[in-house]
Formats: sequence, C-alpha cells, structure tokens
Amino acid sequence: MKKILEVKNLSFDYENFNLKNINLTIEKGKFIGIIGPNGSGKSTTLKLVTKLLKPKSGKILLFGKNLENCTRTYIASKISFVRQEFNPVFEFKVKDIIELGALHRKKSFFTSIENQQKIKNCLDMVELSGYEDRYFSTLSGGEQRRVLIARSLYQETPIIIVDELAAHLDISHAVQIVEILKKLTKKGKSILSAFHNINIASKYCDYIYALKDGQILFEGAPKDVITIENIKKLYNKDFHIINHPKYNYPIVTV
Ligand SMILES: Nc1ncnc2c1ncn2[C@@H]1O[C@H](COP(=O)(O)OP(=O)(O)OP(=O)(O)O)[C@@H](O)[C@H]1O
Repeated sequence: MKKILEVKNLSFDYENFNLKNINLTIEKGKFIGIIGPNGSGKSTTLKLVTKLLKPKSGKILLFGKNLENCTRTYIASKISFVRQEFNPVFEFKVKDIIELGALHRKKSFFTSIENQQKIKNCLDMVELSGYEDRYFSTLSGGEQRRVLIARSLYQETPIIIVDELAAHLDISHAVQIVEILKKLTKKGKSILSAFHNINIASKYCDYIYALKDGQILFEGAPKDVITIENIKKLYNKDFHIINHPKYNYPIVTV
C-alpha cells in the first residue's frame, strides 16, 4: 500500500505537556482515527502534521517529501484540515469561506460558473443547499462545522484531516459526515480524524491510534484493539464492550 503521510519519532513540547515519539502512517484510501482522553495530544499531533506547529524532533513525510521543506501552497494542495476552532475575524458569507479553502488554485478574482457549481455541490453533500449567501457567523455550531467539511471537500485534496469529527454535530449529521468521508476513501482519499466518539471510530476507521499523555498507548484495527483492558488503561475507568449484533464491530458502553 502506498504511504502518503508518515510520521516518524515525532516529539513536541509545550511548557506543561510533551508529545513523545509518535509514529503513524497513513496509506492511500484509508480512514485513520486518533482517540484518547481530553488533553492527550490529539490536536497537537494534527497541528504538527499540518505544519501549524514545528516538531522538537522527528520527521514527517508528505508523499515522501520532508514536511519541513514543503511550501504552504504544496501542503494546501495535499491536505485539507478542519480544525476544532474556526473564528473568522471578518463577516464572511458561506460561499467565501468555502472558496478560501482552495485559494492555492484560484486563478482569477472572480468565481467561475464552474466553481460556483462546485460550491453548491459541496453544500448539497453536507445538506446545506441554498446556504451560499448566509453569513457564516449566523449559522449554528453544527451548520458551521458542516460548512467547514464542505470547504475541505471543495479543496479536493488527497488527504482530509478533521479535528474531532463529531464536534457540534447531532448523531445523524455526525454519521452523515463520516459516511461521506468513508465514501471518499473508496475513491482513494485518505482521512485522518480525531474522535471522542469511540463507537463511530470503531465502525468506520480502518485503523486507530490511541493517545494517552502524549504517547501512543495502543494502535491497530478497531476489532483488535478496542478491548476492555485497553479502554480501561486509556480512560482509567471500567467500561463494557459489546459486539454490534449486525455490523460486527466493538461498541464501548457504560
Ligand atoms: N498553545 C498551547 N500552549 C500550552 N499548552 C498547550 C497549548 N495547546 C495545548 N496545550 C496543552 O497540550 C495538551 C494536549 O492538548 P491537545 O489539544 O493536543 O489535546 P487533545 O487530545 O486534542 O484534547 P481534547 O480532547 O480536549 O481536544 C493539553 O494539556 C493542553 O493543555
């Protein structure tokens, strides 16, 4: 399988937190999840692989190129990143927010008819048809989140990274978004997402990394690693694990 993003022995320090020796690999067409308690280092890892933070040590290879030497434009052509927080300073319309995702390939000040149609299609995919001219700040948290997913679809990158996929989304929209992303993996895109909802990660991810205190505690296919022992170690709490009666994946329950 073709490795498109490789993280090797990555370390990073904040004053009171260290990310230690992270190794992870993303292959073409795979859905990769990162799980772990609050403050375990999920967002920090995602910010490092998108070059928003600079590692203390280690290496990140994007399509075999050292990320350190990749330009912002190159990275934007390969990775779209839906961050947890997004607070534009100006009043932008939804269509402008979406277009900003693909500035790296915009050739003219004006939006072509073709691109207007693409924006519409991306909004249709996240069930926000007709929202183009709404002001982003007037949308609900979940609607804003879906606009940001639409923006990453519009960016048309081979890798989509999402920090906390289900943030602000009701269960139906969370599943809708994860299913859109899963379908994209069938077309060869690769997804890396942080999840608080382990059961969604368990059903949809091909592989998960579990972070605790800035280190990978375990990794593997959900059916192999979502076990009572591992989940107890990860969250310091007892949970039950049952097998989904129809789809045959482990479900964590209280
Ligand atoms: N800018 C910063 N300066 C100092 N410490 C930070 C900064 N950002 C994050 N941290 C700390 O780094 C640790 C890891 O944070 P991170 O956001 O990566 O965790 P997370 O696993 O994404 O958490 P959550 O599930 O709550 O989103 C936390 O202890 C956090 O307080």
